[in-house]
Amino acid sequence: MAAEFPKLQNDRILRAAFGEEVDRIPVWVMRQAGRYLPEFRAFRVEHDFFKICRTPELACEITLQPIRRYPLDAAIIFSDILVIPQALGFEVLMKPGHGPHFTEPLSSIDDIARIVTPVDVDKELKYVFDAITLTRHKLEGKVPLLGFAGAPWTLFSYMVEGGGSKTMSKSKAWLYAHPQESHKVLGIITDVTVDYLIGQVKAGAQMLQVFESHAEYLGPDSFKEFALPYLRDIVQRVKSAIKDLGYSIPMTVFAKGGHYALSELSTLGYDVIQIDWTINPEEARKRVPDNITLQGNLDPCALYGPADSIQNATKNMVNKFGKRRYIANLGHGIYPDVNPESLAVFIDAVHDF
Ligand SMILES: O=C(O)CCc1c2[nH]c(c1CC(=O)O)Cc1[nH]c(c(CC(=O)O)c1CCC(=O)O)Cc1[nH]c(c(CC(=O)O)c1CCC(=O)O)Cc1[nH]c(c(CC(=O)O)c1CCC(=O)O)C2
Repeated sequence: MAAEFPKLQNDRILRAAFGEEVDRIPVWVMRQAGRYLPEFRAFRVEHDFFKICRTPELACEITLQPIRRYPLDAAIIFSDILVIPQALGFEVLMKPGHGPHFTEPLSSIDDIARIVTPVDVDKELKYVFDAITLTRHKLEGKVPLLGFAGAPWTLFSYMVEGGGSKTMSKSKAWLYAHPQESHKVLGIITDVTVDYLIGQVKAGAQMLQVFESHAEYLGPDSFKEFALPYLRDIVQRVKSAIKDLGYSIPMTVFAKGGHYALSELSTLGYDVIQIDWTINPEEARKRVPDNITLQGNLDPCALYGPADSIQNATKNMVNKFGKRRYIANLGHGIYPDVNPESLAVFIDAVHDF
């Protein structure tokens, strides 16, 4: 299948992920296609968020917007982690300024019966696969295309909370009051996620990232019981399946706020670990062995500063990570009110290093 796609001209991010030499540090930015770009906001006036995700031509266009503007080293398919709960039968709305809203979240363990399982991923999430294939062609080999999915605990918490939450107390209550049922739901999400990520690779994704965005709400013990086994299952099953299909694709894990688990995360089989800005890169490097690449971790708020402040913060960060086994990124997604010019300063500062 790979031979059908245009030849890749910039493989820096793949080389860095596999620990090979790079001529300059690769850089991309979480949420690089999004609301901080005026061209994205113009699109959103016309189109509902999930309509963009479900229409391959629109998702492709949005994915390409930051690639046209900046010398980034990767594109990431425009989508959202919440497409998996949708495939599991949940209605999820995205209201501007309010974030995700589940019309009927999991309110009691009886609701588990409502989860659609098994999911025919090739049918239900075909629109993502089509968007990936189209975008891989439209990129013309300029940079690799990244695919992604939410991790089971993070998706579980959305399915129980019904949207964002300051405490995750409803979903954490499930872990303490209904551990067996929680594992059942986490297992269902894991199975769909595995098929989904394999489907993304078959469609043309050249690297994958798994977002455990709600790791910060768990502690070491609950992370070990309710997050780690599923993150392990995902990387092992996906790697094994794609190997059989003849692919070698790097995989990244991002457990936001999960520094307490960095050592355990390093044992799972991911090639890259993304870290947020609340841990010093030197400290992260001490806990993550040298055969794993680190990605991150500029404070997204650093982009609110003037150009010289962004340059200094970036230089300071890169110095701490070093050039080997490193992919530059922010420590979380770019905020919607960041000036697009500030992102250019960040990218240039990484490349100038
Ligand atoms: O750049 C690309 O092409 C892909 C961008 C992308 C979007 N969602 C995700 C990605 C991948 C990436 O980060 O690069 C992944 C994602 N969606 C949500 C989460 C969890 C979370 O934030 O808790 C993640 C994992 C990554 C992360 O931790 O950031 C869930 C989510 N999705 C949206 C919202 C509302 C919002 O206002 O952001 C949320 C919940 C946030 C919360 O509860 O705090 C909607 C959304 N998804 C994407 C966009 C585009 C953008 O960021 O501007 C939006 C906003 C929709 C809008 O226009 O209103 C794309």
